[in-house]
Amino acid sequence: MLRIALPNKGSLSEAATAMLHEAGYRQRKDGKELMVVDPANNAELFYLRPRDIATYVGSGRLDVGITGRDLMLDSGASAEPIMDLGFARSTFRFAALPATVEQVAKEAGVAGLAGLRIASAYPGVVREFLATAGVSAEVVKLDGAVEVSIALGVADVVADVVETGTTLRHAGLEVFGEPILTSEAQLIRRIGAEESPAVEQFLRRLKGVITAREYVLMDYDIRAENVDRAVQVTPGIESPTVSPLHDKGWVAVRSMVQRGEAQRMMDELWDLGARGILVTDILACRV
Ligand SMILES: Nc1ncnc2c1ncn2[C@@H]1O[C@H](COP(=O)(O)OP(=O)(O)OP(=O)(O)O)[C@@H](O)[C@H]1O
Ligand SMILES: O=P(O)(O)OC[C@H]1O[C@H](OP(=O)(O)OP(=O)(O)O)[C@H](O)[C@@H]1O
Ligand SMILES: [Mg+2]
Repeated sequence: MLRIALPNKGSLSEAATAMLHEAGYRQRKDGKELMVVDPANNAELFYLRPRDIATYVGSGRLDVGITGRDLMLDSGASAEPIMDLGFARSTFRFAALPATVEQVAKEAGVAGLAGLRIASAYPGVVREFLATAGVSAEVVKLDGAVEVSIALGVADVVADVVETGTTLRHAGLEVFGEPILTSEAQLIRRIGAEESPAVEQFLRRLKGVITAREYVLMDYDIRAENVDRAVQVTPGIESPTVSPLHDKGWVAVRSMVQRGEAQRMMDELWDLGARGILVTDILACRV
């Protein structure tokens, strides 16, 4: 039985749940259910707080989990990523009022943080950064809405998740310094976990979901003498399928192409004389 940890709320939850659904796993009936048994897939799904997932997986009690790279690093759990999942992409950055940013910048980069109060919901990541930089500062641990902490007087600097930067801008804060880290949702497992066919199979399923989202199937008919030029436009992942048509001068081509490239390719194929060009979604795949 593969034991899978999934985020039960927050930014990661919806996308992780959608991914599992597309990979053929049972859905929970409501947001309160914490455990779902899925006998058809020989799996148990545990819906846990995103912050706790690396702890459970690192303990070895659960085999794999979906969480943010930043959350995993912050937990200090003995867990490692085995696959990037491509959602919840963010950076983790310092920010402060413009006057503080100016003052910090005067002190040659991060050394200017010395003695300041840094508020964050990721104290583990911040402490590790400060230790590596050899800077001594106070870390104020908050649960969220960190951007308000400076106005409320409990911190001089924040270290927070940044996607568009809107949250920090609205709070009148400016980012400074290089990003402390970049993050995205990842599939994680315990460091040193033994190879497991069930985990390998789960990985293939998730890869299948990502590929099925990224690619479409393109079918078209083209005169046989133009097929070589056409398959240069649609080389596919391995090699396109070329089948004879009843009309001897023509062939049918089928190829997987990147969704974002499909319209450009259709225009190029049209110019090469291709007709009956069809694009269809891929529901699931193993490539
Ligand atoms: N606006 C965002 N854009 C992209 N990723 C984000 C965003 N906010 C949070 N994340 C990512 O989501 C994960 C945090 O999820 P978590 O559920 O703990 O926080 P949250 O979505 O802010 O929920 P909460 O309301 O409980 O704070 C982290 O990996 C973080 O990098
Ligand atoms: O750069 P942006 O696009 O504005 O996104 C980043 C913000 O989104 C998240 O906040 P959330 O709304 O989850 O609230 P929280 O601070 O309570 O976690 C995160 O903690 C940042 O504050
Ligand atoms: Mg949040």
